[in-house]
Amino acid sequence: MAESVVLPVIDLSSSDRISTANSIRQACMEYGFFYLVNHGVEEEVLENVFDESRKFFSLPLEEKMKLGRKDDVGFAPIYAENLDSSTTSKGDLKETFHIGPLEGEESHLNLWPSKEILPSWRFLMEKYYKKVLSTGERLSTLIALALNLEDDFFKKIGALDKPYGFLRLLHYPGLNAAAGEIEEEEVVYGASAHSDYGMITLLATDGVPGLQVCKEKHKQPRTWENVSHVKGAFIVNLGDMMERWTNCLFRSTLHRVMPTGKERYSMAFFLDPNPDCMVECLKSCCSESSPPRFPPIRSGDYLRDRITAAYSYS
Ligand SMILES: O=C(O)CCC(=O)C(=O)O
Ligand SMILES: [Fe+2]
Repeated sequence: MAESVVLPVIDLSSSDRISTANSIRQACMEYGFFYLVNHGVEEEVLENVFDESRKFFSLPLEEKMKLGRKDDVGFAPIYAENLDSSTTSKGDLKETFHIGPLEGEESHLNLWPSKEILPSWRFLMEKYYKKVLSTGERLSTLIALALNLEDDFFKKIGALDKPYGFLRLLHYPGLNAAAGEIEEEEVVYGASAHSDYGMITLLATDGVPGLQVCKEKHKQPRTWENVSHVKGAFIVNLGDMMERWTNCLFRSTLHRVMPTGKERYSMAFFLDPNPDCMVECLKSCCSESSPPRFPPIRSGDYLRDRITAAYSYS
């Protein structure tokens, strides 16, 4: 049985920004994960969005496939993605729906269920998207302070000047839904082991367990710890581009979702750097004795490679 990890709690509403930034620095160095409370997204909004998400995933598969994944947005059925492309598993036991940027040239790519079927869906998703984006932007200023940078650093370097976020609704159907399809000795993951690709992820969960973290990703065998749900809190984790910026000072922690047999819903918001932003080691995070561990990359190219790998494993 996996133990539970006790993650730090960060209060986004605290007026003491320096002390909050210090707590974030500690959390990002030690865990790469923390709970975010008083984040400005009302519980009622979260509940409504979970309700709408449930409604969408309970539509017949043919209906959902009308909005099948294209240009990184829309619906992907179970087994479409394998987050751990090093495994030979037939894919993750989850279905997802992605909503991309609401503004700018990519906004028209978004796919929406018809108003006749789900009348409030688009309105509520857009409302939630805007709120969680604003929370992520506020958090990014504290993360900059936590790195001893000016609070608008990520805006200034072109990472967050034009918001580039993806809202991903997730549904883990529960084992019964897939019973009969799964061979007896097959290992099935809800979401197989991975680290996120971007900058910051803000995750809302529904209280059904399953999420686990592995703090030492380079150590074998891997030790997994359960992450508990905290009502009303976001679970925040850092992605690989943050790890690259900070030369591994801040962790992009490996995580996965194990099936418990129970149906589970979650919503991840990935705040990524703008595609044209070059992600390279921050000056304060390298020295002669600690040179950059990663070459500079263009955010859009890096994201493209990672997404392609996760959807083309089979
Ligand atoms: O559903 C969860 O709790 C985690 C999902 C996740 O890690 C992801 O979508 O990247
Ligand atoms: Fe993830």
